[in-house]
Amino acid sequence: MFVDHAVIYVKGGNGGNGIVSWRREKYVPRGGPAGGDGGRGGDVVLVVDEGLRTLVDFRYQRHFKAKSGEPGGPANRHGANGEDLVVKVPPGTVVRDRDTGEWLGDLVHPGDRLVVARGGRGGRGNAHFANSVRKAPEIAEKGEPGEERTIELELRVLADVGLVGYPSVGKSTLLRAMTRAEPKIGAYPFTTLHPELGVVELSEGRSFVMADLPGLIEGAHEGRGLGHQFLRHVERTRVLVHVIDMAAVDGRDPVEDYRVIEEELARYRAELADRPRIVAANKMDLPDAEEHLARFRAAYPHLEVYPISGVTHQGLQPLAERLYQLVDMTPEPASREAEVADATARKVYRLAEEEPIKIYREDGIFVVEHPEIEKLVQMTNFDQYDAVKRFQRIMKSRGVDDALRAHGAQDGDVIRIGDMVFDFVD
Ligand SMILES: Nc1nc2c(ncn2[C@@H]2O[C@H](COP(=O)(O)OP(=O)(O)OP(=O)(O)O)[C@@H](O)[C@H]2O)c(=O)[nH]1
Ligand SMILES: [Mg+2]
Repeated sequence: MFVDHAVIYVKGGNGGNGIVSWRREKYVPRGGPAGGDGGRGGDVVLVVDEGLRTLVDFRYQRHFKAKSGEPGGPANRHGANGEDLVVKVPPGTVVRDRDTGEWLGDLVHPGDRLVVARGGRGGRGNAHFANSVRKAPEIAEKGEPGEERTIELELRVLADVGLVGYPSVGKSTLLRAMTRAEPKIGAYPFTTLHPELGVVELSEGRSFVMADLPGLIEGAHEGRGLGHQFLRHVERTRVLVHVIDMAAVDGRDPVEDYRVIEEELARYRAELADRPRIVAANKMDLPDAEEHLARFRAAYPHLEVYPISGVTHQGLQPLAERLYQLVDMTPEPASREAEVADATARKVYRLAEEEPIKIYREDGIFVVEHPEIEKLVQMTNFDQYDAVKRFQRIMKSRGVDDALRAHGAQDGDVIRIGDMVFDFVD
C-alpha cells in the first residue's frame, strides 16, 4: 500500500564528555590541565533518494538516532565525532515539526538535504578552563544532548499532469492506456486510494509525468471522501485533466459533474481555478456518449474538449501531444515559494523573542524553567568542585538567584532545574 504521510522521532547524537586530565612530565607530580574535548554528536539528515516513491518504509522504522560523540582523551586528545545518520526520503517530501507545526523544509530534488536533529556539541575538557588565576581546574563539561523532535513527513506527488474527476469516470484506465503504470481498476467508487504515477512518452524523447488521483465527490473540500488527503496532491500539478464519463454510466449528468468537481477544486484552493486544464470526454466507445458530448459542448463552449476512450485508445495521441505542449509552457505552481516565504517570516519572528526565565512553586519546591539553563545543568558535572563553582557563578550572573529570591526562596529551600534538585543557600 502507498503511504503518503508518516510521523517519526529523530534524535541527534549526544556530544561526548570533556575530561579532566593532567599532563604527565618526568619528575613533575602534577602537570598542567590536558583533558581533551568530547566529539560532536552526529546529525540526523534527510536526503532525497530518486529511487523512492513512497513513505512506506517509515511504517516499520519510526525511530532514528544518530551516533554520540566519543569522550575526550588525555593529552588534549579530541574525542571522535559521532557519525551522521542519513535517512532517505522520496522527492516531494514536506517536513514539519509535529508539535509546533513549524515548517522545516521541502525536499524536492534528488540530493536535497535537510538536518532535522542536530547533534550536541562535545563538552570541553579541563584544558579549556585554565587561566592565570586557576591553573589546575578540576572542571570539564559534559557533552551537550542531541536535539530531539517528532517530525511529520508528507509526500506531495510531483506530477506534471493530474487526472481529476468523479469516481469511476475512467482515470485509472486512462493512466494505464497512456503509460506503463499499472493502477488498480474497478467498477466501484474509490477504487484508487492513493495517487499513482506514470510517465507518458512521446516521440523524440519528450515525456511528462501523469498522476491518477482518487475520485472526488461533492464536499471533498471539507474533507468528505478522501478530501484533503487527495486534494493536496493536486496542488503541485501544472496541468489538470478533468475526466468526464460522457456515457453517464453511473446515471449522473456529465454537465453537472463538471460543475460540481470544478467547484470543489476552487473551494479547496482558489488558485486551482486558474490552473490550465482540459477536458477528457471519456467512454466515447459507449452508446449515448455522442449525444451527451454535443450537450456538454453547448453548455461549455469555452472549454477545450478531447473525445477519447481509455478502452479502445481512440483520441489518446492528440490528447498526449496537447498535454505536453501545456506542461512545457506552464511554470511550476507557486504554492511552494509562498510556503517558503511564510516559514521564513515565522522564523525571524521567533528569533526576535527573548525567552524569559520561568519560576513557579510545585509541592513546596521552586522549579526553574529555561532551555539554556536546563542545558547548562545537563552539561555540568557536579562531582567536580570547580564545575560547581562555575555553575554558581553563571546562575548569579544570569539573574536566576535574584529571581528566586524575588519569588520568596530562602535558605534551605529546594530548587529543581530539569532533573536536578539543589538546595538554595543564600
Ligand atoms: N466502455 C468504457 N469503459 C471504461 C472506459 N474507461 C474506463 N472504463 C470502465 O469504467 C470503470 C471505472 O474505471 P476506472 O479507471 O477504475 O475509474 P477511476 O476514475 O479510476 O475510478 P476511481 O479510482 O474510483 O476514482 C471500469 O470498469 C473501467 O473498465 C472507457 O473509455 N470505455
Ligand atoms: Mg482510479
